[in-house]
Amino acid sequence: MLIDNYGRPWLKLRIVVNSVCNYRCLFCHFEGQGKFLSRELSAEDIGFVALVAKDLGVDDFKITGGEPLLRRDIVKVVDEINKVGPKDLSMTTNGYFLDVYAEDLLNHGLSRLNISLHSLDKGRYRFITGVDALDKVLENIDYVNRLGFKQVKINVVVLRGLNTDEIPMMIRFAAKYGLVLQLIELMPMGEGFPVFARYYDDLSDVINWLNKHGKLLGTRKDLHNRPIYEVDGVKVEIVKNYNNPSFCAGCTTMRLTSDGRLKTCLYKEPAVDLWPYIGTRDREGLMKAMIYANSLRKPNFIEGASGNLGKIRIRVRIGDLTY
Ligand SMILES: Nc1nc2c(ncn2[C@@H]2O[C@H](COP(=O)(O)OP(=O)(O)OP(=O)(O)O)[C@@H](O)[C@H]2O)c(=O)[nH]1
Ligand SMILES: C[S@@+](CC[C@H](N)C(=O)[O-])C[C@H]1O[C@@H](n2cnc3c(N)ncnc32)[C@H](O)[C@@H]1O
Ligand code: SF4
Ligand code: SF4
Repeated sequence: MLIDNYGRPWLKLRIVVNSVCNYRCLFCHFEGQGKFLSRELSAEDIGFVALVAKDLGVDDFKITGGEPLLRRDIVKVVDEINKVGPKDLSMTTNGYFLDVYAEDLLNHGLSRLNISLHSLDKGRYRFITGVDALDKVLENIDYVNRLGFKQVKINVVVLRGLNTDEIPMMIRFAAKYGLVLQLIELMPMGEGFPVFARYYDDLSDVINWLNKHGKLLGTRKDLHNRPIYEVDGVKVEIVKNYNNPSFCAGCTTMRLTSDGRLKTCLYKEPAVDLWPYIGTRDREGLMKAMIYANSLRKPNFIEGASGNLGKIRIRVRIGDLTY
């Protein structure tokens, strides 16, 4: 197992499989990678990276995007990662195409699903995601929940004045289906940056509410020291990362971008380009590049230091495009 210079093991790989999406969420951070990329790893390439990461002690893989289910070969991607024998293989999705793929994904080794569901109100859902698809996603949640995944988690990005009043309803929804609920603090990244001042909620009211109506079960030692509450039998996980040194102190992940770079932190560079070693299937070169990337890992928020969001970029919007 690799440990970085801050004593944090590298246990998990977030694999960003594409940069396209059928949604336009008003806060999307694009997993810290660009929207328009000139190259994309194949399913076999991703499997090769997973294999070498596994040799280095990483056995927990998360597939994300863009929208991963827009990749026509997504089942093959899962299959290639599953071949390396991971302890955990999960996917985060907006849920729109789960009716098409969920059963195949399960049969090829996907064990858990995180499904983003930022509101239970049709109008709000459309406003947040840009798509009128609440009913379809609710149907898909009902469907996948009966298939037998090890866990189905609902992701809610908490948005001040938009969905904070829905948390008790979300808990009732999760209770009805036996789901885990994950409440996520908005991050000032990508599209989340320009809307941060308007919609940011620091989750303190949410946490007070959880303390009053539920109980703290403990914290996730494998990932970000995230607090887990229980309310009415529902597990509620808190993802509060902004300006939170305890979150970064428990960071055990790096990100493989869809164009083959290993990003040491969601918020910022450096990233190490793995592409040359992947293309030539150079196992030793890839391993060395990963070891080097691990040596560059650094907590983004550190106790006593003011928040560091990395390089400040000026963003310009022309029509539908942001540069
Ligand atoms: N700042 C920061 N945010 C992260 C990191 N990993 C995940 N997140 C955020 O956590 C939220 C939930 O991410 P998911 O893709 O559902 O995955 P997860 O909850 O981290 O993973 P599991 O608990 O294993 O399912 C998203 O908003 C991610 O951007 C990280 O390393 N740093
Ligand atoms: C980038 S999305 C990719 C997967 C998939 N398209 C989806 O939305 O679930 C991964 C997760 O990050 C969350 N997310 C996106 N932008 C965010 C932001 N600015 N702050 C916090 N979470 C964000 C999404 O809600 C989703 O749960
Ligand atoms: S958060 Fe997910 S669903 Fe929403 S725009 Fe980003 S990638 Fe698409
Ligand atoms: S902000 Fe960077 S260092 Fe902190 S938890 Fe996220 S990826 Fe890790």
